[in-house]
Amino acid sequence: MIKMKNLTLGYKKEKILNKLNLKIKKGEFIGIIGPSGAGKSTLLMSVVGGIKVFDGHFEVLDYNMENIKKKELIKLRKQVGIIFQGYNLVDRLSVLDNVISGMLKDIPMARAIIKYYKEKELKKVQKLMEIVDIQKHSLKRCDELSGGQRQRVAIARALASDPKIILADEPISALDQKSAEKVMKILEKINEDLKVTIIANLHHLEIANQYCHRIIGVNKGIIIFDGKPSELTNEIIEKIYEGEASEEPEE
Ligand SMILES: Nc1ncnc2c1ncn2[C@@H]1O[C@H](COP(=O)(O)OP(=O)(O)OP(=O)(O)O)[C@@H](O)[C@H]1O
Repeated sequence: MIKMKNLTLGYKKEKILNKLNLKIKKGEFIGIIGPSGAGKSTLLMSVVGGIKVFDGHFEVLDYNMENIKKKELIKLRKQVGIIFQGYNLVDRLSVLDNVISGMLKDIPMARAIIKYYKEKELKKVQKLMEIVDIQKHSLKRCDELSGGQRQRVAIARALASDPKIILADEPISALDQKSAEKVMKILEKINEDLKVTIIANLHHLEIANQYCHRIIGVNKGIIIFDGKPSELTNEIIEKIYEGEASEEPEE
């Protein structure tokens, strides 16, 4: 579902990621690790376009990303859910309204404004809230929730559009360990039960090893490692984090 062949990516005139060769299949759970500035976010966000392709071949869900047209990009983006470190929810709206907003492409805007939702839509939102275990708080405003609860709402909202891929950009960086584990377990369950491909940028090496089936290690715009967590040796880990200023990779 994602193919990169000798792909060079970046911004305007600056090349950030060089000669990437990756194939990502349906149902994978991938963790991208590496030091700050390595290019992890650039790699992740390239999946929804907006990152310049300098050279090479790049395909996402059968769309050729090299010269993708705006109309096709809109279609592609509807099939990809994104979760951010900062949640990106509408704080003054309820959990239910935030989750249902993820379905808005299917709901005419006027109905969304007056909050007139169909039975079928409400049933789906209910199910999504159960998947992320937030149903108890469905009518609470999002600014009344903890960080972990907000991230779970963000996951339910991302799922509302039935995505084929979920991109998670440091989904647990702002959370305490217990909340982080709950979020990772939910992502694991979504990956297993719904067969959604998940690609996550993770700062915590231990968490990446525990939950992801495949690890991609990036340093200075180059893929240093691509394999199973069990194949990561101390030597490889040192190489991935080489140059990171006196920071422990786990923290
Ligand atoms: N919008 C942008 N325009 C130009 N350069 C950018 C832009 N976003 C990121 N960069 C540059 O691209 C490089 C890689 O950044 P990126 O955010 O992909 O790294 P990262 O590994 O995700 O880092 P972090 O872990 O700190 O988030 C950095 O040198 C950064 O300054």
